[in-house]
Amino acid sequence: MVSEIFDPERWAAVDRFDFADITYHRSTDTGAVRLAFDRPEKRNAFRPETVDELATALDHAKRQTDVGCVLLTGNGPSPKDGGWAFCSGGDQSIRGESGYEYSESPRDSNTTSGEQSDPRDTEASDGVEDDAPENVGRLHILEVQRQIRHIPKPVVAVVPGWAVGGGHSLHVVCDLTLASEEHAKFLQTDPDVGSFDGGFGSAYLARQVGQKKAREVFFLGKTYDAEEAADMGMVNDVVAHEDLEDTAIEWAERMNEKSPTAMRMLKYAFNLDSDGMVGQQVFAGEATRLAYMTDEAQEGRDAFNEGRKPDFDDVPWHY
Ligand SMILES: CC(C)(COP(=O)(O)OP(=O)(O)OC[C@H]1O[C@@H](n2cnc3c(N)ncnc32)[C@H](O)[C@@H]1OP(=O)(O)O)[C@@H](O)C(=O)NCCC(=O)NCCSC(=O)CCC(=O)c1ccccc1C(=O)O
Repeated sequence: MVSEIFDPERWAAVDRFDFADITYHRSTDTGAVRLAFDRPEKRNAFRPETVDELATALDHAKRQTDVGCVLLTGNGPSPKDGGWAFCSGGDQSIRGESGYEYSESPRDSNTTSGEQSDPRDTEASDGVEDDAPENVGRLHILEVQRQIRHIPKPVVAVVPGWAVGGGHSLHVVCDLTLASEEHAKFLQTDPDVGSFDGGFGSAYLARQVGQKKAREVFFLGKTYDAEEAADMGMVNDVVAHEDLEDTAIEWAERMNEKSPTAMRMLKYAFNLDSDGMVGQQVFAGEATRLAYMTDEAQEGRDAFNEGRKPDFDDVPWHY
């Protein structure tokens, strides 16, 4: 069983990867993938291996041009006590002095060769010696946050239980959040364990719920149920637990009916004012891609390749 509320009729496993800490499925109904934390006995806490697998799956999902939506969730319930979780953040039991430690040398979770680069190298390099990663604590969930921000399609946090610490930050960074009425609970414990997400987890949360509420979330560490989180503005909708995943697929189907280009540009437009120059770069990069598709840009390319001056005489100065 993948998860008690997972419908095996609606998903096919993406079996090209050898994942241990997450599951990865492709919808049989619509262009959507389902990535799920699969450590329910630990409330789906992530360790470095989990983060590597998430990064690999997100990078793969990004490249699927027939996939318009990513659902990020947590499998459950825990076989130990029946508890549900989206994700409870960094696994505190393997936290070392400088970050979260690999249990052994990182496995290469990508079983294919050639096509895909190591996603740990695709975002801002941290200078860590890759030949000895087991010696260095990792905080690379932040790279996954940036992947979620930059993947050119909506990512929905589908929250069946606890979203805590770094798991709370992940739901914050997702484009939409759908929560289980009965079991979803939202809690920030970062400052209880000496951690602080000073980026999206706090500052972007403040844009969603306002400064006073965001400070309350971190400074008082209250637990909010799904309805309270929706009232605050950090959850889009609350549905019965048994309907959670079907509703998530409905959302994916709905989004997949829309123009992919419009959806991509909207996502990057929404990101722009909180992503600064990087947001501008990502948005502008997509604008450049669209411009490349025009006759005008192709005339510029052809003129250079043919060693002549470009002829833009027939190109209108649109207004
Ligand atoms: C999640 C709880 C509130 C759930 O409480 P409850 O339902 O009562 O269950 P428990 O009995 O407590 O837990 C069941 C079982 O799971 C184990 N467990 C739960 N969470 C973790 C965890 N995070 N790490 C390891 N193990 C966990 C627990 O020990 C139990 O095991 P048994 O063997 O059955 O006893 C509650 O469990 C809880 O509060 N958990 C801790 C939450 C937490 O503090 N998370 C870490 C926050 S810090 C963080 O996530 C940093 C992330 C990061 O990398 C980062 C770095 C730099 C900048 C930003 C970030 C970022 O935040 O992203």
